[in-house]
Amino acid sequence: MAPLVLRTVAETVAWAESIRRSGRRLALVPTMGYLHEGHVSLMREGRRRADVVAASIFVNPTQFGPKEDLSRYPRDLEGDLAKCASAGVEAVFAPVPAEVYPPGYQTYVDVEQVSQGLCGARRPGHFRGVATVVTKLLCIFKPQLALFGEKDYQQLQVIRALERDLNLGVEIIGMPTVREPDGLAMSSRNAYLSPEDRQRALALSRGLAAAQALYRSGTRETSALVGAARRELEAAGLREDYVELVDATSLTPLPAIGPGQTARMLVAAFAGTTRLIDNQPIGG
Ligand SMILES: Nc1ncnc2c1ncn2[C@@H]1O[C@H](COP(=O)(O)OP(=O)(O)OP(=O)(O)O)[C@@H](O)[C@H]1O
Ligand SMILES: CC(C)(CO)[C@@H](O)C(=O)[O-]
Ligand code: BAL
Repeated sequence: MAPLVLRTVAETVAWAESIRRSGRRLALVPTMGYLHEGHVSLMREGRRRADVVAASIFVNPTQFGPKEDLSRYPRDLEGDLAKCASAGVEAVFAPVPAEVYPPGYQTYVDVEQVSQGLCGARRPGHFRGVATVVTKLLCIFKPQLALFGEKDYQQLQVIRALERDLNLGVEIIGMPTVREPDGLAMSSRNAYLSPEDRQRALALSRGLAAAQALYRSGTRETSALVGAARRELEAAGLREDYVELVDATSLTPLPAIGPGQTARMLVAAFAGTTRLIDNQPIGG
């Protein structure tokens, strides 16, 4: 069935309240639209864990820097609604920016520690925008659970922190990255890639796999593990934004992987003008 399309905060609050009053568990999947199988996996898991799934489709202006791709971010509301319908989403909140940030808007959420470094350092203000809009969405829907992808790994840690620090009482579920058959992490921004850059972009997942293979062969030093990933980016002609090995929860940089340490490698690189990110655990 086609999802109910909610355009205003007031009707969304009322809809969510009616779900709560009926005693049903609500799951929320926040997105920026141009949906792909990664988004759909979150929606299906939401259906499995709750009685009702809602999604939001909102290209959030406050998380884009002045030189970033806000105006050309891909959009396809009609196609997105069809995908939501087939994933069993009951309602979609698709507001215009002035509905979320009306005149006089002045409140922002800053998650101070895990927002630093990595994408936070390269995209100043990005996580402030993400944290603000996610907090608002959780306040509007008051869902029992909300699902996010590990593809945006730092974002997931930011959201876990804001939920905990602000006592929002929402279960935050992190879901594995859905990949194309050749390993490229699905992303709405893959739509920007020329066929040549699409091919080059495979170096992100290949680099992470090379680092993991080196770990398996006994290497524990960050410089060598990061070097293995970097070599793949360079060989493919991608411009590195960062390659870092960090503690999987605090996101602090690690000089080496110690015994029992959960480490994660995060990478960001430009294929042409398109900035892509990927990450995976290193260890085990
Ligand atoms: N490949 C993926 N696998 C699993 N979840 C994903 C994947 N890609 C995105 N998500 C998750 O979907 C949610 C909405 O993300 P968003 O709409 O920004 O999509 P995106 O494909 O990440 O777009 P972008 O190109 O902006 O990175 C986020 O929680 C994000 O982590
Ligand atoms: C979580 C989110 C929907 C907030 O705008 C966005 O950052 C995204 O799509 O990952
Ligand atoms: N998927 C994360 C949203 C962004 O890059 O702005």
